[in-house]
Amino acid sequence: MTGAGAGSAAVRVQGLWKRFGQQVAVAGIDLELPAGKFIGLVGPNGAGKTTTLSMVTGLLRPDQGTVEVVGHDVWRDPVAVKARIGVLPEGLRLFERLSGRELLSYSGRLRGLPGAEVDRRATQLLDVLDLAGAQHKLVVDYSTGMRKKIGLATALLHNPEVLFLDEPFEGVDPVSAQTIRGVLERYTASGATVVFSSHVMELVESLCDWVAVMAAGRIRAQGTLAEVRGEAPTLQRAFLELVGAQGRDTASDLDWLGGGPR
Ligand SMILES: Nc1ncnc2c1ncn2[C@@H]1O[C@H](COP(=O)(O)OP(=O)(O)OP(=O)(O)O)[C@@H](O)[C@H]1O
Repeated sequence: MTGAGAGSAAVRVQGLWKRFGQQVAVAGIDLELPAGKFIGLVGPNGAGKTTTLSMVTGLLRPDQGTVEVVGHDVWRDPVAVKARIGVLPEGLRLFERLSGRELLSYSGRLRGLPGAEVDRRATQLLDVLDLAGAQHKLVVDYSTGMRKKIGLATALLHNPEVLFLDEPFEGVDPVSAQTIRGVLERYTASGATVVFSSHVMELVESLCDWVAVMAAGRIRAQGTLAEVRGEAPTLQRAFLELVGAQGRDTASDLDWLGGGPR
C-alpha cells in the first residue's frame, strides 16, 4: 500500500461549499479523515452527505474549497486520485446487459489490470460476496442486494487505498449485510480506509472507529467514536443532540392520526 500510511490523512477537505440555486447543500466544511480507519459520515436526510461524497470522489465540482485524497488534489490531479479510490455511489449505474462476471472483467480491464489477474480477483470476489452462483446472470436481473454486492466488487477490484460507499447497506438483507461487512472489515484490517455514509446509527456504532456528523450542510462533530459519543449512552442519542432533533413532540402534531375522525 502506497500514499497515506497509518497516522496520516486519507482525505483532507478545506472550506468546501456547494449550492444548488438558493439551496446550500454543503456550507464550507473542513474534514480530516484518518487513513486506515473505518469512517462513518452520518447525518439526517438532506444533511449533505451525498453531495459531500460526490465532491470528494471527483463526481461533482465544488463551488469553493479543496479536497485532497491520499495527498493528491481531486480536482487538479483527478487521474491520480481515481486510480487510488473505489466508489460505490448513490443510485449506482451499472452496465445492465453484462453478466456480473463480465462487468468485473470489463471494469478490471478499464483499470488497466492484466486479464489473468482480473479473472483471479473476480473469481475470489464473486465467491466471497456469495455471487458465484449468479455470475453469469445479467446485472439487470440482479436484486437490490446483489447490485450493491457487484458494485462493491467493482469498487474493490483494483485494490484501492480508500473506498467510498454511499449508503452501502440500504435495501440489503441481513445476510448480505453481514457478507458486505465481513469484506469491509477484512479490507480495513489490511490498512485501507473505508468512508461510508449512513443514517443508521446502530450500524455506524458497531462498524466505525471514526465518525463525522453532518447536519444542514455543516460538520457538527468529528473524531473517534468515543469522542463524538461523549457522555451520551449511545451514538444515536449523541447524534440527536448534535443535530438538535431531540424532544420534538410529533404526537401533538398528529392528534388526528389513529383514533380521530376519518
Ligand atoms: N442536484 C441537486 N439539485 C438541487 N438540490 C440538490 C441537488 N442535490 C442535492 N440537493 C439538495 O442538497 C441538500 C443535501 O442533499 P444530499 O443528497 O447531499 O443529502 P444527504 O445527506 O445525502 O441526504 P439523504 O440521507 O436523504 O440521502 C438537500 O437539501 C437536497 O435537496
